[in-house]
Amino acid sequence: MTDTDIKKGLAGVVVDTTAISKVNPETNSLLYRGYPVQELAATQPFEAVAFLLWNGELPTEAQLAELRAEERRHRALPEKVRAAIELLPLEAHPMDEVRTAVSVIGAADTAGAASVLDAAGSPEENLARSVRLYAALPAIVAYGQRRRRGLGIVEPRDDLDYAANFLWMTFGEEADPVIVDAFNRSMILYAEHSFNASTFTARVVTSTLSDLYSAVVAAIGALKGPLHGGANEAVMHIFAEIGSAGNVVPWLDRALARKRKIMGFGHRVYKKGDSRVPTMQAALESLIEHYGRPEVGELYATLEREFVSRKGIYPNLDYPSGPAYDLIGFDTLTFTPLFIASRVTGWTAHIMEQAASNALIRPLSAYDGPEERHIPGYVASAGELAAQRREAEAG
Ligand SMILES: CC(=O)SCCNC(=O)CCNC(=O)[C@H](O)C(C)(C)COP(=O)(O)OP(=O)(O)OC[C@H]1O[C@@H](n2cnc3c(N)ncnc32)[C@H](O)[C@@H]1OP(=O)(O)O
Ligand SMILES: O=C([O-])CC(=O)C(=O)O
Repeated sequence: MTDTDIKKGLAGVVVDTTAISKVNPETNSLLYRGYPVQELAATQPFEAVAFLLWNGELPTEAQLAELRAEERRHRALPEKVRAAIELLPLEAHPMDEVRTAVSVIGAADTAGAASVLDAAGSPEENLARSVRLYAALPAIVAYGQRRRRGLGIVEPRDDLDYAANFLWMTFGEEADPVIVDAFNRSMILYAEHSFNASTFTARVVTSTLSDLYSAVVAAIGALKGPLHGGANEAVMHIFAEIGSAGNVVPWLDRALARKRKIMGFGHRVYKKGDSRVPTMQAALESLIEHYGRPEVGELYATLEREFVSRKGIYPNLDYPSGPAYDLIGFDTLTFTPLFIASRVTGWTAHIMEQAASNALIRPLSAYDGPEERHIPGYVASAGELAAQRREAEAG
């Protein structure tokens, strides 16, 4: 094996097929099951997109009603999960909190511990588990933020759809339709993105015939890092450091001189811009107008202009969604958990796809450690010597 055979970070390596989404950096497009994500964001509720990712087709009215009824049945915070969250320190990172919550749900679903190929891990059972997990996550994320603010649980409302109810459980007041619409769009845009690091993690875990919850827990761990989902949180830290549009140039000069990575920019696959950014940027602009916060737009546009003109590296989805979530009133630490609530749909679709056509994911490595060496004074046993002789004879 030569160095040129090694694809560090698996860059450019195609490891399998998927029918769930198509990321095309050449045409700057993203399709979920064939539909452009922009069209879905403009016309569909998040529930319909979740259905599409899981089932391959958009739901009929009856199917959407059925999914919504099931989601409503499971949207309250499960008691075991509340108790587990309350054992955690208030300073625990919300991503660790949500990861723990999913682990608790998994351990409590004793049939769910079965491998993805057992009867209890059948596609039907796993689809039902995926729906229940997607239904429970908003309550987990909302309660996390409220707990850190010293507030109690807000019970879900049956008369509200997914996005409106998520905002209700977080803030305890009914959100304006402009906010619900922007939030719904962000959930759709975050839902799926082929073999990104967290989805691939979920597929690796599934490939060992582990269970769906273990795969989701592992995916949450991968999403937490600032090179992946954690970037939406990191964007807000950068905005706070810069303060206002007038400070962008000196801040960027210093940051680039120190070779800092500017979070919310760059992408492994898109080199000419992220297909989702224009849609999310429009949602951000609607929020800026709604809240009367033009200075946010000025800072956003100035940093983008300056960074792109110097480095030719474009914003990714986390760049507009960070300030959008901030305007809505989410704590910065809650941003990546919001990504989980959306991406759990894509992850679980991939878990089911991997299980349906499985091959253990196990790449090779090129060894570059010390040459073979021996423990001084070690004498091989007769059995070991015989085995070595047999190996040598076999060539
Ligand atoms: C929803 C999502 O997960 S989208 C991704 C969210 N992540 C971020 O926003 C984090 C910031 N961005 C990055 O770190 C990178 O662009 C990644 C990790 C997303 C993609 O990385 P890769 O494809 O591995 O590219 P890599 O990191 O090697 O970058 C190539 C070059 O561009 C530079 N570069 C890439 N992104 C940035 C950035 N945001 N700021 C500064 N320089 C950057 C790198 O330093 C590197 O420069 P070099 O060749 O001089 O060493
Ligand atoms: O595709 C990637 O590498 C990261 C990304 O944008 C996502 O997961 O949404």
